[in-house]
Amino acid sequence: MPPRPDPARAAALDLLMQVLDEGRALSELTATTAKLSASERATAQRLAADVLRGLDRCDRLLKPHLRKRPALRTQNILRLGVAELAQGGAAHGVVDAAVKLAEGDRRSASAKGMVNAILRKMAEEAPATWGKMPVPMLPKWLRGPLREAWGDRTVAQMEKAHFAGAPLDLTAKGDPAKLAEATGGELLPTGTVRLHQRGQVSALPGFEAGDFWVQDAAAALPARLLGDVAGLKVLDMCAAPGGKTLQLAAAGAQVTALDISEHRLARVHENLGRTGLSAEVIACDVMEHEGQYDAILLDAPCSATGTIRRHPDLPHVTQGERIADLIGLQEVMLDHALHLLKPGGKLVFATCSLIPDEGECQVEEALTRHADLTVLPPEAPGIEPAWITEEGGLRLRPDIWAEKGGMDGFYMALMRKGDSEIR
Ligand SMILES: C[S@@+](CC[C@H](N)C(=O)[O-])C[C@H]1O[C@@H](n2cnc3c(N)ncnc32)[C@H](O)[C@@H]1O
Repeated sequence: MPPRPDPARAAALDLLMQVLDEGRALSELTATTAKLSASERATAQRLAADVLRGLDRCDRLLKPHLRKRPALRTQNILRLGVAELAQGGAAHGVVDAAVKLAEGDRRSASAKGMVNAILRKMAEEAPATWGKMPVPMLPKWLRGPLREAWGDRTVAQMEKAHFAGAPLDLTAKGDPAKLAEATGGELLPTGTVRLHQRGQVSALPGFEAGDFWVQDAAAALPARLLGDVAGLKVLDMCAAPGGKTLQLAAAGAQVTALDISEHRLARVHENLGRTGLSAEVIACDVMEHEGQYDAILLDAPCSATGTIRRHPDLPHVTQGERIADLIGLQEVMLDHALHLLKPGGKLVFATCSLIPDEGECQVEEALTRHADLTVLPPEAPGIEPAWITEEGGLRLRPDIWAEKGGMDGFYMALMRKGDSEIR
């Protein structure tokens, strides 16, 4: 029997095969790492993400050593080895683990000698060359529209931010300054606590007590734009996994958290339970939901192109084929949100997309469809004037705050229906 490969590396390989061969998103693959310990799971996810971020560099380094393209499993074993060696992994351990992975499956067993020979060479070459190689580019389907919207220089900076990955951002249930002190994090101007050392979230002080939840600095802003929501009846229209629901509930709103996905809503229940916060949770298509609300947060389904730092699989599992449908869905959801909003109520429309058709253009067009709609100035601590767009929304990109560790790409706008204001 071949020796058992290291479980974290075996799971990382399994994740890569499913992303690159089957086009499945990492977020769908929780079963692959379910039986691992928390630290093995974190290692497997980190290794797979490192390969996906640096795929282009791995392949450029491997190319001169391959006479023909090996089978995908062998190719992924080599990519895993190269990425680990480039990040300073100990040569003996990395090569040995890769050989065991090759031996452990008939699809790659015959390539074990080649894996051994190539990775031995890579042990010297990869650490010396990796940092001098070009930053991996976005795929054409996304690079084209982004260049048109933001220009070549900005797109190159976004690609740099995608390659650098993301720090761990936390939103405090209570005082963010106290959370920053307890966790040793940096308190950002917008109120997010940022940890520059990524570790096991559940091992952080205050996790069990529900003192915080994981949420990117940009993703924490849409709920803050609604201002003081204490006592208001607020609908979180697309709520799962619930980061914004928790913010609204922590701010004292009477929240209805709605989502079409029961599976994703399980995370909302889990998060509410851990933090001791409450919200009415409804599983349904928002287009079938009726009611009247003082304020609404519509964090609409979108291309998620703003989250590539955290989801490096995204450019490999889509060609942007759903974007046109998503734009249509965002438009009808925005109109339905206005139907559910009381006169004088406030609405935040948000998407974690870098594409203006899913952000700025949606709001411009909604203003032409609804004469009673006004964009209000976005006011929340830490917002910089340069982020404010022509129509009055906020445009956030991964290259913003590069020196602080960046932020996800997001668009958001605060709007009011009618002239007078509730409260
Ligand atoms: C961007 S995510 C929401 C993230 C969430 N607001 C948070 O902060 O954790 C978009 C959500 O929209 C939900 N969704 C998509 N179509 C929907 C529909 N027709 N009705 C309700 N929810 C829908 C998806 O299931 C997904 O959870």
